[in-house]
Amino acid sequence: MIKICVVGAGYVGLTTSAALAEFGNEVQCVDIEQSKINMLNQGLIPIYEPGLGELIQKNVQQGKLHFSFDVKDSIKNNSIILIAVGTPPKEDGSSDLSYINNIVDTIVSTIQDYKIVITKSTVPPGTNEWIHQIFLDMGIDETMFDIVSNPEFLREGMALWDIFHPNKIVFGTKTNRPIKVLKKLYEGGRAPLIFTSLTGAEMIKYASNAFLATKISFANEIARICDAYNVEYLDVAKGLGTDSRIGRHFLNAGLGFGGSCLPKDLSSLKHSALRKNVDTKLLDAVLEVNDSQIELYLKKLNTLLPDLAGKKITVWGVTFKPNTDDLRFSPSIALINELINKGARVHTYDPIVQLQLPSTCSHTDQYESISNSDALIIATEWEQFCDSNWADVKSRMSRSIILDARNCLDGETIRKNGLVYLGVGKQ
Ligand SMILES: NC(=O)C1=CN([C@@H]2O[C@H](COP(=O)(O)OP(=O)(O)OC[C@H]3O[C@@H](n4cnc5c(N)ncnc54)[C@H](O)[C@@H]3O)[C@@H](O)[C@H]2O)C=CC1
Ligand SMILES: O=C(O)[C@H]1O[C@H](OP(=O)(O)OP(=O)(O)OC[C@H]2O[C@@H](n3ccc(=O)[nH]c3=O)[C@H](O)[C@@H]2O)[C@H](O)[C@@H](O)[C@@H]1O
Repeated sequence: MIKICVVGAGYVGLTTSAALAEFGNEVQCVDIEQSKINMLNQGLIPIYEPGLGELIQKNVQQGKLHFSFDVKDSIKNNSIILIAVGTPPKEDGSSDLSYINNIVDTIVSTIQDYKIVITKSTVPPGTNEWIHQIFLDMGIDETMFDIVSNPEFLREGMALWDIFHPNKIVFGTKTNRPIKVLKKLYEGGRAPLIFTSLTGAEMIKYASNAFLATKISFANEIARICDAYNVEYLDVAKGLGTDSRIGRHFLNAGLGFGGSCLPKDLSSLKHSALRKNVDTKLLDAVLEVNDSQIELYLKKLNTLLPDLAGKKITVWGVTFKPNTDDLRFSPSIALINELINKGARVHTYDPIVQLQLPSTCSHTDQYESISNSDALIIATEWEQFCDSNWADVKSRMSRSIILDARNCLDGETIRKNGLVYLGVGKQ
């Protein structure tokens, strides 16, 4: 049984800890936020992720998973340290590496025996080489440590599926020394293992997220053209997706991509490129298309409601996508803020989150949220929204406009119930 310390009890730290314990390792997950650790030690999970609570509980009961806020002690007592702290965006778009710096300082000041330090956080190209150099600069002999870059590819809301059925496990190393242990660590993972340099692994992570974002902006641009020619975008996506060279994944058009990773990783990659004087025309265009999706949908709404001032608009879904409680960089919130700017009275409903935003009214009942509304906007594609009782919706609204900003409704069904359906590239 390999003993491992996972630093950070956020999305990635918790799911990775649970998975590594499930693979048969003994995991201690640590966080500086004592309240998080207290919750976890009481059997409560600080994030919403389907199935995660049960997996954590099972492994805690089997004695393979522990939680602590004594970071230094855990680092001392484990020879493998996996870093899963946040790398949020700075105002200029580059990555804020202060959490990484802090934990590296802690490791360097604590190290007494051989450690494998694995960076799972998403960090800009060159960061793991820099961590390696810090160890050397602090006088730590090369025989005492190995730095490994092991980026994570899970999606929120699908984290357990992704972590148990990964498309790939990527390891960037400087020497072959840690490879045997790394293979053992993920023995239960059954995925292609890709070995490369430290910076190579960092680039695989950024290139993956940039490609996914590119597919989404491509889909959104094609959907705009479809809209202009009255073509059903979903037929086009189906036609594209059956070509295995293209694939159907990440071709869903709508409000655009949000969340804590695609926007920040794209900006960070752009920043890294610029630092080396590399032009990023494609990445710039991907961001530009994404940034204009909210305006596009508002223009659509304006075709039936030219003046939003004083109108009651209900938004269903406030998180950045379904099956999560994560509000970070949510396109829905950006849309809500725009609606408020235009003087609309905004009401919201979300299956998980009670939105606390000034000038909005959050409801606990999906149908109550639309009473006397002029328009309803579907901002995330929760299954329960797609299966709504549209006759009930019609009877409660004052005007009958449904703006499907995630292409998840059947326009025909909406119309049959006496409502007006609006979409981009969708009839
Ligand atoms: N959220 C996601 O779905 C994915 C995130 N990533 C990357 O993984 C990294 C972590 O992301 P999240 O889990 O979303 O972040 P998060 O912000 O949810 O969690 C980070 C945790 O680290 C803790 N922390 C910070 N400094 C610490 C220290 N010195 N000692 C102990 N704990 C410390 C924080 O208190 C926090 O609980 C980021 O680089 C992100 O880009 C990669 C793939 C998926
Ligand atoms: O680095 C990360 O943190 C992660 O970022 C994304 O995962 P995540 O942000 O959880 O969510 P996605 O499912 O990728 O969705 C991101 C955004 O794109 C939007 N999206 C997604 C797919 C699509 O076809 N169209 C579309 O607009 C979603 O609504 C959401 O706002 C990647 O999918 C993960 O592989 C990666 O590990």
